Order: sequence, then C-alpha cells, then structure tokens
Amino acid sequence: MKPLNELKIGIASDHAGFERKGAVAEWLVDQVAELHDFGTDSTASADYADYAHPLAQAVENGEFDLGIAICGSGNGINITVNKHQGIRGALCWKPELAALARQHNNANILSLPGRFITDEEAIEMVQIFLTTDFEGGRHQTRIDKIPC
Ligand SMILES: O=C(CO)[C@H](O)[C@H](O)[C@H](O)COP(=O)(O)O
Repeated sequence: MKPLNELKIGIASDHAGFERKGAVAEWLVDQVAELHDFGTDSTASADYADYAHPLAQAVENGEFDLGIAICGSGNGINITVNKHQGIRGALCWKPELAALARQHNNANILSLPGRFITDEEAIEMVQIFLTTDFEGGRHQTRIDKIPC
C-alpha cells in the first residue's frame, strides 16, 4: 500500500450518505494526493447505483487506488460496487472491521452506512482502511477462489 499522502481516492454516495461523505471528504482532502467525488452533490433523493458504478469502474481500471462508498445502510452501494469483477467492497460499521477488510480481504472499496454512524466513526474507519496493509498468504489463496 502506498503512503496515505500518495493515494488517489474516489468517493461516492447517494442522498442518504451525502452529509457523511462531506465530513469524510473535508478531512480526507488534505491527507491524500487526489480525492475525486463521483457524486451525488446534494441531499435530494438519488439512486446509489448512478454513483457507485462510476466509482467502481474507476477503481477497477486503476484510475484510483481505493474507494469510499456511502449510502443509508451501506448495503445498496456495497452490493452495486461488488458487481464489478475487480472490486472487493466491504461494508464496515466499526474500526476493527475496516482493518480486517484490508488485512484479510484486500478490499478496495470501503462501504459505510451513513445513517448509522457518526462523522467521527466514519473518519476513523476511513483512516484505518487507507493505512492498513493486506496480509496476503492464506488470504490471497481465498481471494483467488472468489471469481466465478
Ligand atoms: O441505504 C440505502 C440502500 O441500501 C440507500 O441509502 C437508500 O437511500 C435507502 O434505501 C433509503 O432510501 P430513502 O429513499 O431515503 O428512503
């Protein structure tokens, strides 16, 4: 994993994750090399797939190192990003899960439940996700068996 200040990060949300995304982005923009917001851009009702697919495509093709996806429960946006072959999206709601998502799953998109976590919890999970390395070994063997 590159150092935090060299990472190119994509972020996306629907309306339900918009305000949480704003708090995360405000903290993150000074920490990383590049931060791109794939939308949405307000709390007006929106469909998470419209923002999740462009984020997932950009991470999948290497334009961004890692992604952050936020909707109300986290489920809709996480289900959507995981439709992409090169994406391993992990829905996390506590710091230990964000660490394990990197260590064991080599997750490349962190999905967060915006309506069920605080700004501080979201930022803590993002920081952990972006600075924790994949352990490889037995976990790589398992990841290699995922594609079908
Ligand atoms: O949580 C979500 C999907 O898993 C989305 O954030 C939706 O916005 C959620 O289903 C709530 O939608 P609503 O239109 O705000 O009721």
